[in-house]
Amino acid sequence: MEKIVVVTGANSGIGLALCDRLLSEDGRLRLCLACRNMKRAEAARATLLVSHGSARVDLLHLDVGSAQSVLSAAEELKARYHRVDFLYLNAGIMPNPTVDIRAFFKGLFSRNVINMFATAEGLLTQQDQLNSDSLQEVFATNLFGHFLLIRELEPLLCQPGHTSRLVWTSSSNARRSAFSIQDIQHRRGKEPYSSSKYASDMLSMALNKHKNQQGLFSSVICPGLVMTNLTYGILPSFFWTLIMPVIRGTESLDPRAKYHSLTSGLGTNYTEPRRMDLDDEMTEVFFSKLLELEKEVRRNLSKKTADSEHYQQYLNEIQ
Ligand SMILES: NC(=O)C1=CN([C@@H]2O[C@H](COP(=O)(O)OP(=O)(O)OC[C@H]3O[C@@H](n4cnc5c(N)ncnc54)[C@H](OP(=O)(O)O)[C@@H]3O)[C@@H](O)[C@H]2O)C=CC1
Ligand SMILES: CC(C)=CCC[C@@H](C)[C@H]1CC[C@H]2C3=C(CC[C@]12C)[C@@]1(C)CCC(=O)C[C@@H]1CC3
Repeated sequence: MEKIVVVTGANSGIGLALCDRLLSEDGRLRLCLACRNMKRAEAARATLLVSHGSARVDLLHLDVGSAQSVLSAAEELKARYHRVDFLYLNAGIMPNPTVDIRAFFKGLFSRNVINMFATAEGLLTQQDQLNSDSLQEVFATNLFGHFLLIRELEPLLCQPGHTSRLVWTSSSNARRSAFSIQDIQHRRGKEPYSSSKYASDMLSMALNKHKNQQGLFSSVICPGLVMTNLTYGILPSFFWTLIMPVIRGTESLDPRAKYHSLTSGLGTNYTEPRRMDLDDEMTEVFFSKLLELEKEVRRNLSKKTADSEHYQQYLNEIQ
């Protein structure tokens, strides 16, 4: 039977490489590239078709950072497909990253050096902002938009007698200490990326608890350090070429494991499951906070729609 696979943020980097790999592994699947920029999505589709001429590759407009776009995209998916077998929650951002050079040199001569290169602990901060739904942009893009998408797609993902799988592109930068259950959007801190990735680890576990009985399974992967637009936003490409030989040697892909992609000092690639630092109680509280926030965002969206309809009506009346 044809498998339907949806990948968010599929037009570049890890998402595009993943699509290429999926098509190489299974020529019968039907792939849907869910992207915010349709020109880039077209280009990605064309690239995939060069090496997989007979592949079925659909495009879908989806801005995971906008609740309205997520709802529209989910409607479109429900109209197009009867079921989704795999949903890869891959789109992600790290806006305005800053590397703490002092911390880097301090870390270089400490016992923590390997961990520092593998996880960027203490090295990276970002500047976040509010999006059009008044949510923190990193939280909205990396986590909440995906959560809303899953909620909307439940009819396609949770079907009797059928198993579907969610796969989150998480990160070794996901850290419990960057996340606060009192501030799930990370409004106050300087590590929104790390917080959002820890939140996705927790959400994956909560979804397993709540949805496994309905045939929906979730897992998280960690691709290691990959040269993509995201990493070129941290340091320019020539810099990476210089430091990559150093980083390579230390690089870091059951519901409680994160699948780390690793490279040995000799350059051999392998994957290793590692247990995540998760707290069952906090995960449950987080899940209920997300459900509350979902209600609030839906209320705000309905209000916005009603307001613009009233305004349109008023304009019609005065004309
Ligand atoms: N590179 C790395 O070392 C690591 C990356 N990751 C994670 O991997 C994932 C992919 O990132 P990577 O490939 O590195 O970086 P890229 O910037 O190449 O890819 C990110 C993708 O997400 C898309 N995207 C961003 N914002 C939105 C949005 N609002 N709606 C829809 N799509 C969006 C981008 O689209 P557009 O082209 O339009 O910007 C792009 O296709 C991210 O979740 C990242 O956090 C995890 C660990 C390490
Ligand atoms: C000479 C100098 C200033 C070196 C700095 C190296 C750092 C920029 C990298 C060391 C570990 C890297 C890392 C990431 C970004 C770049 C580093 C901090 C990620 C945070 C990128 C995105 C991820 O999801 C995880 C990566 C972990 C390691």
